[in-house]
This record gives sequence, structure tokens and C-alpha cells, in this order.
Amino acid sequence: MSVGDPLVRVDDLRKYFWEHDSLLDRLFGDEPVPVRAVDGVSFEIYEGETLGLVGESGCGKSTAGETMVRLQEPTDGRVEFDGEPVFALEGEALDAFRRAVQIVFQDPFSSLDPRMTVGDTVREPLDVHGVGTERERRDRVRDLLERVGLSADQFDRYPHEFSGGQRQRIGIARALAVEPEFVVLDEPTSALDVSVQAQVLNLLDDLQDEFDLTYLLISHDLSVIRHVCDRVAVMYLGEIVEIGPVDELFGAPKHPYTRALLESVPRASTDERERDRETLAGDVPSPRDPPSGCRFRTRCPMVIPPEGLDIERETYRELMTLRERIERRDVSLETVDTDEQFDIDDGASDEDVPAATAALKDRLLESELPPRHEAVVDEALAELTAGNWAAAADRLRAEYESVCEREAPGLGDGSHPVACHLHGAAAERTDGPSSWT
Ligand SMILES: Nc1ncnc2c1ncn2[C@@H]1O[C@H](COP(=O)(O)OP(=O)(O)OP(=O)(O)O)[C@@H](O)[C@H]1O
Repeated sequence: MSVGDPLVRVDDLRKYFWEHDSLLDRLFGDEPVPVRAVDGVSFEIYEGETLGLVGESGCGKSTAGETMVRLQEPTDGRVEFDGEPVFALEGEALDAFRRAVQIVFQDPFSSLDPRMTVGDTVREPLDVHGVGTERERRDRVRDLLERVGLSADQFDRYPHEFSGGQRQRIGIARALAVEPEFVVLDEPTSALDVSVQAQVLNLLDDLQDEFDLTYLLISHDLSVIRHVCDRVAVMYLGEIVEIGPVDELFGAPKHPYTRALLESVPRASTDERERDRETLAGDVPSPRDPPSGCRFRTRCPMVIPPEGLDIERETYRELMTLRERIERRDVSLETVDTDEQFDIDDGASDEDVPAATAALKDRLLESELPPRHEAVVDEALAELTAGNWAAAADRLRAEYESVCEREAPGLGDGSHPVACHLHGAAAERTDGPSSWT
């Protein structure tokens, strides 16, 4: 639900890290390869709304949030706050931005200084920005402590005297001290007991109404997002793959990644629990070397076969995974021949190739292949048993290359855009999302 004009506009934002180059890279003088933590994200946040940013650990949510509010230097892109370009702000305009925009961090245990009283902690931003007289600041802090559900009498206590939930309330009071318009909430309840999480979320909801706040809520927890957000942006490997109103996104997710995330949430009802789940195969690839085309295609159960290829979706997924493993050289040839019938370590001899190929196929593929595909796979695996990794991958690529690896799908426009070829031009010649069950 958009409830006004965009307060925040993020346009093609990028943040790369070069810090963790390996010692080997440096020894061999290799070009440093950056971690592409945020790799071209665009979205808007409207006045008064809560936008959720969700995705697995490491997909770039925190980096996106911190870069937007200038806690990290951007690599590229543009952010506007209230129509002003954030990365160009200086002097008084930058001070005003630093008041208008606040961040609440996940861990209420490490984000508070243990040597400062609660009152001083909440008052510090008022001191930094020179807000009001000494007396006014003290009164404001006492008032804030009450508003977040603590007591003004707790002004002189220290953080260790409070529970996790209370500490997060202190963190929230501190963020609100300078009357911000926009607050980034970075996993605000992840470190808290489940019983306390709802209280803190309700508090944030009440404060949003009371102080006319706009929120970006970063969370890996879909139930938190569903409870609190108006719209949701789903991130995968540094990119946004889908954005939409919360009810639409949960009710009719478009991206296979969003669907998989939703499938992984434990369900209360037995009927739903018994439903077939699409499980997410494989690990998240490295953000230093993300897959070409659609970044989710290495794990996507819906990866699109070439036109006219008569093959089951699951079988196609298996063949793509096989090729990816061959490309990564992630197949252990030595363990194929457990009965030591042939020597494959340095490439099988001509007479051993058929037996070694059969043994490999047995181990690497579960599906029965139609004859035409069996022939292709046999050729590829024969190359592999002979130690010709590149030729094996090339044979499979020639037959099975997907549009998902050739072309990066754009996010598109509208109220519920999605970056997936199943919803783009390629959808016209596939069975498309309408066939999903
Ligand atoms: N200072 C840094 N130097 C190098 N790499 C970094 C740095 N900060 C983050 N990264 C990397 O950037 C990627 C995105 O990290 P980020 O913390 O933004 O993800 P996230 O989605 O917020 O995950 P989490 O919920 O686990 O914090 C990760 O691969 C992470 O290892």
C-alpha cells in the first residue's frame, strides 16, 4: 500500500567489497575480485509505509540498508531522500539527513555501550545534534523511555540490568530521540526470544503511527515481514528479484525463489505441511562470482529448457546441475570405481570408457533419461571419464543451454514486478507459471 510520495528512491545501488582478497591472490598478483554484496538494486519507499527487505543470510540486505543511509560508501548508484541526492549531501544538509534517518540494529547486547547509563545512551544523539537545552533533553529522554514501554525512573540504570527485549526498546528510544522521518530496522527482533518479538514489533507499529515514521524492515524471517510490512522486496545474491504488496507476494508469489522461501516456512496446518514442498537445491553461489544470467538459475527448480526440448522439468534440472558440477570440477572421478574394475584417475583407457561412463551416470543422475538424452549424456560422460572436463561441459551446454543463463531478467515496472524469464518473453514459449501447482 503506497500511502504518499516516495520518501526514499534507490536507483541502481551497488556496493562492492574488496577488503577480503585472499593472500594467494596477492601473492600471484591476481586482479582483486570484489564481493558484489549489493549489485544494482532499485526500489522506492513511500511516506508512512513499511517496506520489508527479505532474503537468505548474506544476500546483501544489511549492506543495502547501511549504504542507503551512508554508513557505508556506495560503489555506484543513487539514493534520494525527500528529493535530495543523499550521496552528494554535505555540511548542514548532511547533518539534517543524519537526524532524519536512523538505524536500529539487530543485537541489543552489543549495540549499547555498557558503560553508559540508559538515559545517557538515549540522550547522546540529542547532544551530538545540539538539540534543546539540558533540561529539555532530559525531559525528552524520560518521555521517550515511557513511550517505548520502559520507565522514566530507569534513566540511571545500565544496559546489563535489562533483558534483551528491554535493551531493544532502549535502542529504539535512542533512534527516535532526534525525531527521524525514516528508520532502517535491521533484524530488530532476531536476537530476541519469540515471546518478546511480537511485543517489540507491536511497539514499532504503534510508534510508526505516533511519530509518522517510514520504515525499511530488514529480516530473513518471513513471519516478521508478513506481520509488519506493507510491501516486500525479495533479495537474492545482491539483486532484488521481486517486489510487491505483502498480501500479493505471500498469496501469489511470482519468483521461484520467493516461492521456495515461502515453502521453507514451517506451517501450522497439517494439510499444508503434507503438501509437496519445492526444496531449494544447492548452496548460494559466491557473490564474488555470481552465475551469469539469472543468479538463481543454479538452484531454480523452474529453470527454462531450450525451445522444443522434450524433457521433464526435474530431469532438465538434474542435467543442468550435472553440467554445473562438471564446470566447477566438482565430480570425484576416483570414487566412481569402488570395485576397482578400471583405472580412471588419469582418464579411463578406451576399453574402460563404457563401464566408467555407466558407473558415473548411475552415481550422478537419478532420473531415467529418454533415449535421445541418454545418448547426449553418454557422450558427455565419456569425455569426462577420459579427463576432458571442458569437452564434457561443452557437449551438455550445446544441447541444454538455458535462456536463464544467457540473459539476465530485468525487474520491470508496475506494482508487483519480478525478475524472472518465466514472466517475460520466454514465458510465451514455455508452459509458464500458470502450470505451477
Ligand atoms: N566489510 C565487508 N567486507 C567484505 N565482505 C563483506 C563485508 N560486509 C559484508 N560482506 C559480504 O557481503 C555479502 C552481503 O552481506 P550482508 O551482511 O549485507 O548480507 P545480509 O543479507 O544482511 O546477511 P545477514 O542477515 O547474515 O547479515 C556477504 O557475502 C558478506 O560476506
